[in-house]
Amino acid sequence: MTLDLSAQQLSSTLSQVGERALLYEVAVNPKPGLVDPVSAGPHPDMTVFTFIDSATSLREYLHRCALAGQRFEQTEGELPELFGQLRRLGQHAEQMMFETTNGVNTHKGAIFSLGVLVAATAQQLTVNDKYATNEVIAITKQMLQGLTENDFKKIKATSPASLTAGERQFLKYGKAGIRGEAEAGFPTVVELALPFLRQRQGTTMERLLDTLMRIAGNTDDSNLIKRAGDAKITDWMHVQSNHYFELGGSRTSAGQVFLKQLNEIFLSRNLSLGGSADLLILTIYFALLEGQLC
Ligand SMILES: CC(C)(COP(=O)(O)OP(=O)(O)OC[C@H]1O[C@@H](n2cnc3c(N)ncnc32)[C@H](O[C@H]2O[C@H](COP(=O)(O)OP(=O)(O)OP(=O)(O)O)[C@@H](O)[C@H]2O)[C@@H]1O)[C@@H](O)C(=O)NCCC(=O)NCCS
Ligand SMILES: Nc1ncnc2[nH]cnc12
Repeated sequence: MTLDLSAQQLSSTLSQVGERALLYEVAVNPKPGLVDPVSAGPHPDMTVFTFIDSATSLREYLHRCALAGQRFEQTEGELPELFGQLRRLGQHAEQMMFETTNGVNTHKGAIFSLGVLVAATAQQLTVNDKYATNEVIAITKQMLQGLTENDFKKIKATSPASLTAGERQFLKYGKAGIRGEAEAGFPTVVELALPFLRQRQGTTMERLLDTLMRIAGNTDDSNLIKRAGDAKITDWMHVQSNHYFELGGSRTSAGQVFLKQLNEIFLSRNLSLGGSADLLILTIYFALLEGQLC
């Protein structure tokens, strides 16, 4: 995709790319522990249609994030103010998502992460008319400086019952979760998953399945830890991912059989890879911007 856009087109194009990334991710199958068009995995309250409804309900939100990024006038040290604007937009988008899905959490993680990246991309393309992923990440890091410290210092005053899974895991294991990943400039996405996807051969489906398994094998998915109730599940997941690649990944019939077996295990143990799915969405977003996918 060539990003040679007028100021007017920029926000619509970026929100469309964000929406496409959400839709591509749910279309990928067979995904272990996640909703896809063939199986809802361990998510009895969702189907692929819930995700389509949720993704399309976020179009307006992503457009607003892009506009915020495009209009923000950068002077040194002020990018965290842009994040303040995004958080307010994000809180509203979360409400819209829950209204659309009748209270089911489809895209809470993506509202946060994709909103930030869409705004950072709009800002990057306003400052420099040639698209560059590394510049988007540099803006993201400046925007999110202090996020982990600021968010987690507030939780001491929060009653234990109202802590989120991410907050509980920070207190119990010291894991900074999606906030840490975001503040560091999404290294799992830009240093691991995106380079992997760029060089991976095969159909779009095969490349995206392999990218998901690569992510799941190299991240602390707080959704997986929450469902398992034990952070050691991460080591188990990393072993599964290594085995999958030893079998040759999605292009081999052994790899395909293994994915289906893994889905059965996820189903029987009620495990989910929601955090890895979010990171796949972000990887797809960058790959679309770079013209690496159809
Ligand atoms: C900073 C926020 C993301 C808030 O974080 P919060 O503390 O509220 O929640 P976390 O538990 O830390 O995680 C939030 C979602 O982030 C996704 N996620 C988790 N780990 C990772 C990871 N390593 N990489 C990427 N993304 C990650 C995850 O979303 C996915 O899982 C969802 C299902 O989760 P959940 O409902 O908790 O679990 P289930 O077991 O499936 O549900 P039950 O059946 O048990 O009910 C699914 O949607 C995936 O998307 C986490 O959900 C940010 O939200 C924030 O700042 N919020 C405040 C409001 C705001 O400002 N929002 C917009 C900001 S722009
Ligand atoms: N396909 C999917 N299934 C379950 N949770 C998700 N979060 C993001 N994408 C998801």
